[in-house]
Amino acid sequence: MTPAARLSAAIEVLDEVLAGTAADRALAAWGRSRRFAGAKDRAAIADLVYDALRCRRTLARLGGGETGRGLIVGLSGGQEALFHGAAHGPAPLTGAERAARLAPAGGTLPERLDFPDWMEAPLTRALGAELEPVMEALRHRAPLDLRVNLARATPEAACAALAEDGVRATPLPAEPAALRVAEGARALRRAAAYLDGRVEIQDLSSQRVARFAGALPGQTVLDYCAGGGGKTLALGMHMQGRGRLIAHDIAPARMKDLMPRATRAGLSVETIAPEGPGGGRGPALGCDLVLADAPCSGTGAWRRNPDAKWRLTQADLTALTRLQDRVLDAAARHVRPGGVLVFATCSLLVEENDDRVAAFLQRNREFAGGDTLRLTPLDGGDGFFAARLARRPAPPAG
Ligand SMILES: C[S@@+](CC[C@H](N)C(=O)[O-])C[C@H]1O[C@@H](n2cnc3c(N)ncnc32)[C@H](O)[C@@H]1O
Repeated sequence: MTPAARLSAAIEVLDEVLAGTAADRALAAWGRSRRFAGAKDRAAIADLVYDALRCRRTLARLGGGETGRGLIVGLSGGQEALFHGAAHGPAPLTGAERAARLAPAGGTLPERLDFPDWMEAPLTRALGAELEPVMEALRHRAPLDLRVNLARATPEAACAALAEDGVRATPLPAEPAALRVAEGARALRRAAAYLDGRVEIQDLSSQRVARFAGALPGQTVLDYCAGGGGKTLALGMHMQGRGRLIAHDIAPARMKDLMPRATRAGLSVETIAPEGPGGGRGPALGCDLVLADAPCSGTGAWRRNPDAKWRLTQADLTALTRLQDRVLDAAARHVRPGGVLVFATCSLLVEENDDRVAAFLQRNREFAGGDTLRLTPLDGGDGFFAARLARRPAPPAG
């Protein structure tokens, strides 16, 4: 496909997204009906779509309207020559579109920093003076980070192996196992170190949360919201393969790749049947550590999933906080006396973080609050929150 044809494709996909289809679905549907498009075309179109969504309000202003075409006109800045109307390219720019690109910048903070108006209050509550730099960071692409499986390789050896396959990565000082890919991201999935489990794709902040959880060799550890299992595997690495590592998710299909990935990483992981939205009724598992990486607004990861920032409503946020309360209570049941519950979200919002911890401690008097970890994209990875909640030891017998 020509660069101009890719722009036309992105316009089409964005129109679907603006009409309400999730971006990943709209891209997949476009790809299914255009078998002629190669992997590079699809990746380039996806980049255009996500770049446009990250800066949706700014681009709508620069492109003369909140339509697929408006966003792509805004995004393509100086590349006016691509709007030639021939060979599947988009139609030439109109006078109004040319004028829009020259209009002076300005507007409210949410307009300038590309987030919905109603989010200004909760984000200000959460971020205070960091609101502007954090929202600015969320307007840009996320880096690609890897976790070295320290049981199988040192960071230096992993970097050397990746380099042989065309992936240049460098260690990140903030986390002993973390690497950041500087070049060759598209070659990663064919690199030997990735295929044999020496490295996993995992954001720096997710790795920091897994370390913060504090799993130790020999413990019984439950990852209650395991999802794809990224943190399960990181917990297993900290356990050095010793102890009992259990994964649970209400939607077990999400864990489908966990077993092959665990095998590749040299770890053994048990999965348990889903407990349902109200938690389990069977015997509690008596774990030393339970991680509840709860469903959330994903505000800390908006640069990876910019679609989410335009979809989230106040009603969704309220529903998520109720779900987080239920997940915390259900997960807490499996913590042994003297054990630890770690609550984590990739949200920046106080409503989903500190407020949930405070409400949990009110409901569950046998737990006490402890350390917290708060990360924003200014720390280098996604925004994340984690809190350690210690269950009081059982009173001495007699
Ligand atoms: C933030 S994601 C987990 C991401 C995962 N820990 C990782 O590191 O890749 C939250 C997960 O919680 C699961 N979930 C939602 N409601 C749940 C519930 N009531 N009990 C357990 N898991 C739940 C979702 O299916 C989803 O996979």
